[in-house]
Amino acid sequence: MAEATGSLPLQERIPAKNKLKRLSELLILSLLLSLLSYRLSSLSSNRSLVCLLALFCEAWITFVWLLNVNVKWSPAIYKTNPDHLLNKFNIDELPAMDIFVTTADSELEPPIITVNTVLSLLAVDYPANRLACYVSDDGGSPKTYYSLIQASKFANRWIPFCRKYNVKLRAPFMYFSQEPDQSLNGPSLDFLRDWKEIKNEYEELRQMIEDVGESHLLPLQGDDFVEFSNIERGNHQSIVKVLWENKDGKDGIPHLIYVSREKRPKHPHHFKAGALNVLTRVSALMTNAPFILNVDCDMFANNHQVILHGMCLLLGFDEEGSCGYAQTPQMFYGGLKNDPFGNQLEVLQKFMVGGIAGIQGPYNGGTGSFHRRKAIYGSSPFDQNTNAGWASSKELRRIFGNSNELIDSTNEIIKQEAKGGFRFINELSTRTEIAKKVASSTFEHNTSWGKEIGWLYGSMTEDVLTGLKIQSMGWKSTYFKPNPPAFLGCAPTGGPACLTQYKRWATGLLEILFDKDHSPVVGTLTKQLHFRQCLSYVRLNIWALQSVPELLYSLLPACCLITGTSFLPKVSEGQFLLAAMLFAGYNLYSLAEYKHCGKSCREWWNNQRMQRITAITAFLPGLLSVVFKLLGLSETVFEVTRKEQVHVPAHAEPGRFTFDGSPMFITGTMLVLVHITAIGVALVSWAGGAIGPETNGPGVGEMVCSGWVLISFWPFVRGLFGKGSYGIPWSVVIKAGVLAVLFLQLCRSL
Ligand SMILES: O=c1ccn([C@@H]2O[C@H](COP(=O)(O)OP(=O)(O)O[C@H]3O[C@H](CO)[C@@H](O)[C@H](O)[C@H]3O)[C@@H](O)[C@H]2O)c(=O)[nH]1
Ligand SMILES: [Mn+2]
Repeated sequence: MAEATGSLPLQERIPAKNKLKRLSELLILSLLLSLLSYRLSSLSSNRSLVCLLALFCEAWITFVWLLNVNVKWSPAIYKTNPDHLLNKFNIDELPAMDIFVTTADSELEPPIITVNTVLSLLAVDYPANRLACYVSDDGGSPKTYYSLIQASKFANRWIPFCRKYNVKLRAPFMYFSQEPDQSLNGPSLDFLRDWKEIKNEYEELRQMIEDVGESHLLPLQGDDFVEFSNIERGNHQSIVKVLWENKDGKDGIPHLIYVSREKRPKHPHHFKAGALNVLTRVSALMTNAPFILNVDCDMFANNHQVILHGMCLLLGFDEEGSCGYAQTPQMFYGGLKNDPFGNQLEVLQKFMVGGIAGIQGPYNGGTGSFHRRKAIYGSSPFDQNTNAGWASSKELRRIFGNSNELIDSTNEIIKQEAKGGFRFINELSTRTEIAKKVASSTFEHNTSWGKEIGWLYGSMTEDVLTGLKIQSMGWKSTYFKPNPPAFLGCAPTGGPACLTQYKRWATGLLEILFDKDHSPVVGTLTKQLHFRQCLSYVRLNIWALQSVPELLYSLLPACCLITGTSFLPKVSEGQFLLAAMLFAGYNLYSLAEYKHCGKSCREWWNNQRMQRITAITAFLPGLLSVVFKLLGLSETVFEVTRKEQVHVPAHAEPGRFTFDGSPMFITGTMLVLVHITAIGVALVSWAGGAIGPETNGPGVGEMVCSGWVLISFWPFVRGLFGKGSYGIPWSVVIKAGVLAVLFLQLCRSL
């Protein structure tokens, strides 16, 4: 491999200019501090519970803001230059890459989605004899297997077509959803003929996959499917099948391997992290590439040069420690106008992930990330070229498990001998039996998989935990955003799916804070995690905790309106201006972020609203599930997000919030009921002249806050009157109503 030094850089670090932004952040910080000092000084005259709670919430908000300022202080992103890579390396000098795709449920994740992702990856611009794609199917589904067999046949038509006509978009469903682009190839008849032919073949493939998905299992019989016969999901042997082998080792179609690890009801399988660890071991026995790319089943390669871009970072530094992994942002296709569910995450990624990227590097996002296999193996950047810390084979066996082949391949990685091409060419199928062994449900017993090596267990956001562990070993990571975007996937739509995803994230992130071996605090105190990096992780970890102060603070104005008290300064007091400036300042600041990303005011508002909604609906159960786990009452579970290929609105209003009977909707509904009552009570008392804006009771501040909560939760207000999935089910309304009555009683007794 050539040295990564030379005239033309493979990558460039681009720090963002943000003086004005810093200034506005400091300004808001100073307003928050002034509010806090006002609160503290007013405690001498008023020590009511309401004021104490307000102090607690405002202190929390200030603390979170401080963390935000830290994260956003010095953003940076990397620009990659694939042309320079191709100048620097001969095409057959480029190192090998193992690609991992995970799928878990053929109902929630229709196989045609996985097939498109796999096809897009097999077709990327990279020497095919240096790529191997491993698909993990946690559903153990013959349908997924069948679909991938069909896909590998189609790949033999699709990939030559893409190469011949230099197709840019290599996920067939996306490519064929547009008219043929003749500008690239001229109005050539050949092109049009081939285009139509391949399109028809893709349609046939899609139809075949859909038909088998629909019902009968007829095509799923025969020798190929013996291992799938009579298997139960969650209780079966490991299945490893080579679907396509790049036999001549030339630039044809990359290897494609199907893996469904052994599952037994009594053995914890650790969800996606467990699946990725199996793929790590299976691939170690087959191809053992020094680099790994992992994507979720819906995240197709949208940029055909994406692996070249990733390589620019993995190979582009003099010190490999500068890039333990390279991360692309999660981006989505077919997003709804103005992002009503707040799950496009663009602005969040731009400023939060872009911010931490300028410290020790971005969080790991679980998909669209390029890894160094040795970092996954727990090697630190300081063990340069040695097997320091990895003493004997006996020790390796204890850590990695009882497989001679695995230990050999691990040695190659740790000692940096596994450069260049694949370990085995031409004989992949002879490796399936030993591969099944490392995919068994008992293989990890008494090893360090999931604890010190591989993708780590113990968090529903295994991606963030694993990235944190890698950075704690002393690695940095890099963030890059090629144009066109590297990968695109499906964002969940509808209330329940969105909130379930946010709940899982909040749960997983908080689990990390309490992880006794790998929490960011441990990483900073005892390992190599930078202090500012630690604070950035903490900012993310506390999502679930945020639910408590958010819920309390949004209840305070209602409590005041009902009991005729106040917690905010009066219009006549100077401090009223302070509160008003803070309110306006914060909203303008966040609006400016959206404008900077080219977003509409409507999108800003939709996202603000969703932030408030998720905080008290999804984050609260996230918090509870972590509390239950810590108390040993229950385990946390990974609930897979439903994926749909095209957003055909099944109902008339795809952007309208939908509900189901999930307890997640109770707090939001309760809040709305409480505020409607509170505003009603206040208006009646004001009309009666009992209290008013200038008395000791609630004033403009409380009224505005209450109204603000109501419009933030407007989807819930509509949900009270909506029909079908647009309406909040009675079971939820009743439970929320009981809680609201209890709350009103509680307020009265204050
Ligand atoms: O037991 C399981 C559960 C999930 N998955 C796969 O994990 C991926 C992510 O699941 P998804 O339901 O799409 O979750 P998202 O919230 O969209 O995923 C984000 O958040 C996850 C952590 O919560 C990360 O693992 C993902 O990489 C990241 O994209 C999918 O490919 C699943 O097939 C498995 O392989 N096995
Ligand atoms: Mn996903």
